Amino acid sequence: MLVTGKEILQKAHEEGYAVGAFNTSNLEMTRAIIEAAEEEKSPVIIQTSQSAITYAGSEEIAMIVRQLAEKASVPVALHLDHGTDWDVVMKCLRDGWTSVMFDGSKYEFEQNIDITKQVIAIAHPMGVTVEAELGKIGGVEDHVKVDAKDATMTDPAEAVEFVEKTGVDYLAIAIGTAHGVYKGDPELDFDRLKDIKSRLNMPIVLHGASGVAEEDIKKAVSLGVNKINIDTDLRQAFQRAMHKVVKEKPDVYDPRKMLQPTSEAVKEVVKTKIRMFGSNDRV
Ligand SMILES: O=C(CO)COP(=O)(O)O
Ligand SMILES: O=C[C@H](O)COP(=O)(O)O
Ligand SMILES: [Zn+2]
Ligand SMILES: [Zn+2]
Repeated sequence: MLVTGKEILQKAHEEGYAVGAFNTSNLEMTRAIIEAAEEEKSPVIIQTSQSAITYAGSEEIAMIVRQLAEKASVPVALHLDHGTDWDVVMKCLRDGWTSVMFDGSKYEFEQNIDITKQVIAIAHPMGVTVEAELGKIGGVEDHVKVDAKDATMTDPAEAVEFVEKTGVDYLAIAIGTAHGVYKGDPELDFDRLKDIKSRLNMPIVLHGASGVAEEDIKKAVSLGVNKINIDTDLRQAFQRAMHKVVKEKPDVYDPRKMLQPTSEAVKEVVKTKIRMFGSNDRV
């Protein structure tokens, strides 16, 4: 069934586990993610970046995810990932997303509050719940390269003020993760996470979670992370499976036969993440 992000994340917050938010841009990835969630009896969030929407088309990708979600035996939310463009956020609200992220991390604190509030004022009456970002998450983020060293971590006191002033439903924080492929091992600031969670009684979001060690993910979940974004790990599973097909079966030219192994590979990664995050057997 299709639900809002908050329906999924509030329960995760209350019961102490995290739900995977997996990026999609087509039918195959979407189907693989939903099948994995169904097999694991887990709620799931399917998210589209702005560039995924440019690639697939807003109405087209919404139709694919919503149709599959409505038929699914588990709760599924359709979420806009890193909405930095006001018009795209508004279009997603009109086209049937059930959750949107307004990413105002490039703005000063007060301006981030201001625009986030405006998004919420429109989204909430439409029954759509909202994620915001405070601090700067490093890595490649929708055409903006944030140098990992310059990425600023979320200030716990600012987080409290931000949530009080905006009324945001779930908050993405910067605690040392980065988008894309890690060059070294990421170092997570668990004390900062603990401090933020103790001050905020709400779901917390972790971005850039691909490539983070299982024990660090589990620790982050135990300290209160409830939404975990995964994109790169799925892309790499797709890539490996695609390369294998091309190498081992160079004569196959039916796109369905070429894509089948990539879907299976993506599905396996999603299932592994679901168990790692502790959202299996929750439905
Ligand atoms: O945070 C993400 C999407 O918002 C995903 O990050 P990764 O690509 O590092 O998994
Ligand atoms: O956070 C970034 C996501 O991995 C989306 O990346 P993308 O803009 O290439 O779709
Ligand atoms: Zn951001
Ligand atoms: Zn992200």
